[in-house]
Amino acid sequence: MIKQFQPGLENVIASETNISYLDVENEEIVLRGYDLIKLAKSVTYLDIIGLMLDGYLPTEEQREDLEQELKANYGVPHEVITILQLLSKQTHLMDALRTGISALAGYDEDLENRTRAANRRKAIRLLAKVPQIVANSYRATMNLEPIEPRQDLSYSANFLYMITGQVPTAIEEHVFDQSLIVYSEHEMPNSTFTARVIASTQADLYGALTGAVASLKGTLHGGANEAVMRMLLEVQSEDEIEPLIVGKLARKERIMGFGHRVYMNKPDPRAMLMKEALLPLAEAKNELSLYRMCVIGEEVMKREKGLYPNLDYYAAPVYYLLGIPIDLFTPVFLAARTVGVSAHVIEQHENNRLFRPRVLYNGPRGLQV
Ligand SMILES: CC(=O)SCCNC(=O)CCNC(=O)[C@H](O)C(C)(C)COP(=O)(O)OP(=O)(O)OC[C@H]1O[C@@H](n2cnc3c(N)ncnc32)[C@H](O)[C@@H]1OP(=O)(O)O
Ligand SMILES: O=C([O-])CC(=O)C(=O)O
Repeated sequence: MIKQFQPGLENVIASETNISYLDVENEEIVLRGYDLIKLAKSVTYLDIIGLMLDGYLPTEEQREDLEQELKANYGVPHEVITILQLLSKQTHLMDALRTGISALAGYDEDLENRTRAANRRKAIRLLAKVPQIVANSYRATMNLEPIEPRQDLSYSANFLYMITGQVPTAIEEHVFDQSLIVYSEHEMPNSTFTARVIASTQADLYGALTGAVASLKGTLHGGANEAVMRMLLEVQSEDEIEPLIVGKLARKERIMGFGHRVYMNKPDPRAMLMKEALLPLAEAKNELSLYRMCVIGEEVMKREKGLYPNLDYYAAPVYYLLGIPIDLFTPVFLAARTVGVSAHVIEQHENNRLFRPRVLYNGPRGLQV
């Protein structure tokens, strides 16, 4: 038995995979052989769905078929929408999403079939329906009528439309699509690990994804993007961001959107791409001071702690300028990650070994009743 204990399983190899790998040394996120950042600059999220689920980038014809397949699966059972409406108005939207995905399981005819083909069909259904659950969970808390997906818009444009109620401009659609790509997959974060652990019992994709939602809610993981935006909104002007961060650090508070278990003291390439995307968006929206504030925050954290921003730091202002309500930032992250989690569950089911580690027991022995 391996007796070494590694807190937080830091640097422990938990799985073999063909899906993705963080090559920190070369600052590359490898996605089925491609560089994620190059993909984000040249393909769309639809292509990433094909790459993740089928293992290769689709041809134009295959992409069209994939789009049709997704659109044919649009629409959430009205009972599931009703469940969202019946939840307490105080429900955290990640909890609403978790509930909605869990409820969807009962409508999937392939639920107990774990073949690759059946798992792929489930993944497509989830990718078609999760954005509608995300948008309608928010609308339910706001007492707004449920919104239906639009077949005439692209996958990403429709997702953003359902959230904001407005058809996005070309630049908004492009930036949102890029954000979905950079959020789509990231090797073995806590949420993906959670999903693989669940799937390793032969549990289904819905259960595994529901577990991933619960994991992603935490502020040390996906919940950070919402926390970043709330922090940025604490200040009124560019001069206030430095004292805010320095004050928080003096009180030993963590600054959300900085640091990363794997990147450690290297930049997260995805954050840099979102920073690039933020500038033209901020210009178009006349919000350059938000961009400058973020850059100052980045410089202060580098100087004070030697820490770099992670994806959540720059995704947050991007989502804010796209008109996405802050409470939906983490649900959108999960919607984008649905494809990565699905690929991992498919892989786990295809080459399964039950996760069942051991412990280093530090408790008492020999107590008498
Ligand atoms: C897309 C994503 O999910 S990315 C992650 C999003 N989460 C966040 O942005 C939350 C803020 N960041 C963090 O809390 C951490 O950097 C984590 C959880 C992401 C990674 O943490 P770990 O690998 O466990 O690093 P650990 O917590 O051991 O931190 C190492 C040191 O850096 C410091 N540190 C790390 N991140 C931060 C931060 N954001 N703010 C201030 N200090 C930090 C810690 O205090 C610690 O310092 P010390 O050694 O002086 O005590
Ligand atoms: O990799 C991680 O631990 C967290 C992260 O950045 C992600 O899930 O995108």
